Amino acid sequence: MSSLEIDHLHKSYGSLRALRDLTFDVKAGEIFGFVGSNGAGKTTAMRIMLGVLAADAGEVRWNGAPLDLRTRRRVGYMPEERGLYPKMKVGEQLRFLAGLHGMSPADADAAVTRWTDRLGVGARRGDAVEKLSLGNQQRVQLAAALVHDPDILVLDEPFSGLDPVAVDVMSAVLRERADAGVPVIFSSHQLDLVERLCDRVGIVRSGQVEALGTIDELRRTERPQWRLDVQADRPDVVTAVSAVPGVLVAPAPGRTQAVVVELTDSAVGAEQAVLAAAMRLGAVREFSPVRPTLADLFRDVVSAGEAAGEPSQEPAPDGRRRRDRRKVAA
Ligand SMILES: Nc1ncnc2c1ncn2[C@@H]1O[C@H](COP(=O)(O)OP(=O)(O)OP(=O)(O)O)[C@@H](O)[C@H]1O
Repeated sequence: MSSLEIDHLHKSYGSLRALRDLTFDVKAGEIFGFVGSNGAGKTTAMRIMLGVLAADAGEVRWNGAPLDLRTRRRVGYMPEERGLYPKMKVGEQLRFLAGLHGMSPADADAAVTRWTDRLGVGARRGDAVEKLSLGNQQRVQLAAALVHDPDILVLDEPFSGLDPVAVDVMSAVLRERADAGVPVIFSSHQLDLVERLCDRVGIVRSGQVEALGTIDELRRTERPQWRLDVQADRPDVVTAVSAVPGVLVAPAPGRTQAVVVELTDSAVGAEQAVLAAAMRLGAVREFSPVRPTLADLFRDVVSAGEAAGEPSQEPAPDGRRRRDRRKVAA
């Protein structure tokens, strides 16, 4: 199957190592979420994918061949710093960009009309870009990435600053392009959105991919946790459940009587024993698996870096208990 391969990229800015052996791939037809703390190296990697920045070592390949000038013209790129000419009219600008990608004037015209309409800025084709709100400028920026019907989409923070309707339109467009066989990679700090939209996710920390896979695969790298709520005093519950070998018990977050029970490697499958111990104390109101969100998984990757002595690149976690990772898919 064809894919965009990011193969062992290294990049330094002076003494700062921005990318260290960054490796992953984005398959044709999938939406890949590229997430990481501020300064983790996402923009650097995306610029290298497009060829506006050279790697010190490593390679980006499409369908097995290094990306050359011809293939790069087939990439739709949305840069983080945005790249529109403020004084130029929206339609004129998009037609110009389509021309740079080799489209005929008639094809460019049709594509500009189609994409500006689709992205809700059709009525603004005759306006200078600077007259548009930031969110609408961003819609135009996405139109610029799509207008030449690219074979690959590389989008740096495409959702930042968009209203919920624009987020829905943008999400639908990305899914549609992926369904048409395009590999789509985008960076974002909106982890709920990434979780909802992406087929696979790569979490990058300090220039390296620390976790890679579907959200479900990433969840399986965590120790199982169960939320337990019993009509009994919490100390009783903690004592009773802690007696099950290999089980760790902690208060559940928030103002609640519940506890979170974590099953260590030696307690795999011990949830029935935990439940039985709890039921001896009284009626169990709730016993349910805790499914970590992408935000939880992300926090774990960041805090694992802090524990390893790497500087924090992100605000401190919000006081939630750290979940121990058993292994990391990379
Ligand atoms: N042109 C540059 N010169 C020097 N250092 C740079 C340059 N561009 C980026 N860096 C540094 O390289 C590291 C990676 O930056 P990059 O912009 O790739 O991170 P990012 O993951 O995209 O961050 P953000 O989420 O904040 O956009 C950072 O420490 C940044 O300060």
